[in-house]
Amino acid sequence: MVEATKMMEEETKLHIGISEEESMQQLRSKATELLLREEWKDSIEAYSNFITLCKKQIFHTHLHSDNQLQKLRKSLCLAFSNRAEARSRLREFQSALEDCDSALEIDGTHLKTLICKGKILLNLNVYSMALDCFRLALLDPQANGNSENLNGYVEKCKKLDFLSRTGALDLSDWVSNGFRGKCPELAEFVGSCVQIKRSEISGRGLFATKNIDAGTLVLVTKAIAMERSILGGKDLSEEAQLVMWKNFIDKVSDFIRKCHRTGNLISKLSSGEDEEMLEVPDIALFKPETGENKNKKSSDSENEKVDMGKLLSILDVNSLTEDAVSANVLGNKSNDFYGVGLWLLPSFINHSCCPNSRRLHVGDYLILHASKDIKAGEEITFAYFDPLSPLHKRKEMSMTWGIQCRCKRCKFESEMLSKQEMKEIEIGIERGMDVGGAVYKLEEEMKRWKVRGKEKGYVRASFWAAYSEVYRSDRCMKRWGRRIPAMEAVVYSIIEVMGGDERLLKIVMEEMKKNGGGLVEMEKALKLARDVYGKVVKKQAMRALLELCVATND
Ligand SMILES: C[S@@+](CC[C@H](N)C(=O)[O-])C[C@H]1O[C@@H](n2cnc3c(N)ncnc32)[C@H](O)[C@@H]1O
Repeated sequence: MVEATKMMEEETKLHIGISEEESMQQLRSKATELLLREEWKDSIEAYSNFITLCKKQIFHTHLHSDNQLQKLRKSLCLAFSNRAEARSRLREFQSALEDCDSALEIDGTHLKTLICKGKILLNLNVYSMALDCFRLALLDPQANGNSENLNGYVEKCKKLDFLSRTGALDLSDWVSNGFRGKCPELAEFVGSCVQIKRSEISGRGLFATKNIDAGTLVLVTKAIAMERSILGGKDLSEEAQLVMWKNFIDKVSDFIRKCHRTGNLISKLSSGEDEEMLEVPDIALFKPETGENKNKKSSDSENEKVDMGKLLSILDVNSLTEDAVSANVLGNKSNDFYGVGLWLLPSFINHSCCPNSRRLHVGDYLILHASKDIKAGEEITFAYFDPLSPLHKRKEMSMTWGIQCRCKRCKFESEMLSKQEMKEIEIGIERGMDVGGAVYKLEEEMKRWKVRGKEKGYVRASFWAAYSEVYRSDRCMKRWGRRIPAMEAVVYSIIEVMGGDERLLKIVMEEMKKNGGGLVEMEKALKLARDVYGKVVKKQAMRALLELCVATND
């Protein structure tokens, strides 16, 4: 029997030609050598050639004995697995995943491939499927030597899967430790409380499907690409900005080239034109558990190509900087980093001068929480530019975003500030008039014009710079303190309309320190801090953040 097989193999060699078999062997050795040398691109090419030859040989099955066929299939499986490894090192996750699936079609329990696929799925945030891969790999007797590592992956996947399903994120330990050590492991999460809908503000927007309490986590998502630069002085030089922007565009383009699915999602983002005509995508497309989407084979037909011109407009409209008024960067503040990035789902959030959400940035992750109570059906917004600034400044800033904000506050203030008395106050402040007097006059005018409730909050937010100057100046307070409302009343009327803000929290804390505030004041400050930083930081750790907030300069 053995003799017969040998004879068949010899005969086959004659048929397929010795050179083909030799060249296959050479190719395989070359590809393996390149892989070991970590020359990923060349090794991918060598494995691709090997795979083509190997498939061709398998196709001529009638020429082979069962034994030979099995050997060929084994080689093919290993070649797919190794090409997947090389591709994943180049972060070409989609094609690497396809290679893993081809290898697993041949051998469903191939250890190396299962580990490689698990790691890729982890990178794509498909935690439960990654967990399946690592668990299956652990069953392999050969995994013994590697079991510690594999168990580590299993635990990591379990933790991230739990986080992405529940959003039970807690940054407290890291915050309490002064952000020392590794930043906590974060997972993609999209709360069941949101959906994308057509917006009255413009195009599409993110909406609450149920009531959301202030501080509640809404979503956690990793940047498609991020670029950071270290600030030299206070601002980034023009040249540094250009370099940063170029690198950022290169990173996004590279990502699109490597991942068709992401390319498709990016092509759904607004380029700032004809927003009313844009389709409203299903939020499921952005959820980590929608694994089928991430694991789907890509084909050119389903890949809507994003041309460079359109991509530049998309990035112009949707890129966010970490260091914005609506955001707090946790962890790397001391390094003076300035970061720009593209986050998919947050790109559907419109601007409001009375925003109801804020973001935290931890590494490449954006964490969004409600900065005040949001009612079911309400649109979720954050501020693209400073809502604690006067109408004319907001108008200027909105121009740079290509926006003409028509929110309730802007409409009201346009009417209110067109009154002669209001104009005089504005001009007076600009020309260095006594701010205490200006605030007094403003409050009196509001009484006269019967400005009440939220509208009072709008006006006070616009003149916040003047109010804060008065409250911080002992001299001013001595003169005007009795004639203007107490700081707390003003702060809370502003918070009512535009949610938590770090600067409002800071002045409350400063006042508390000055007056040696008690438990009640501390509870109030903690509640306000929850609106600013979200419930991902628990009470004890929040106290550390409050200290930090008071210590930082405006
Ligand atoms: C990041 S996108 C927000 C989502 C966008 N509405 C969409 O449909 O994809 C930013 C763009 O939305 C529009 N937009 C956002 N906030 C706005 C506002 N308050 N007023 C008018 N347009 C706004 C502007 O066209 C802006 O360039």
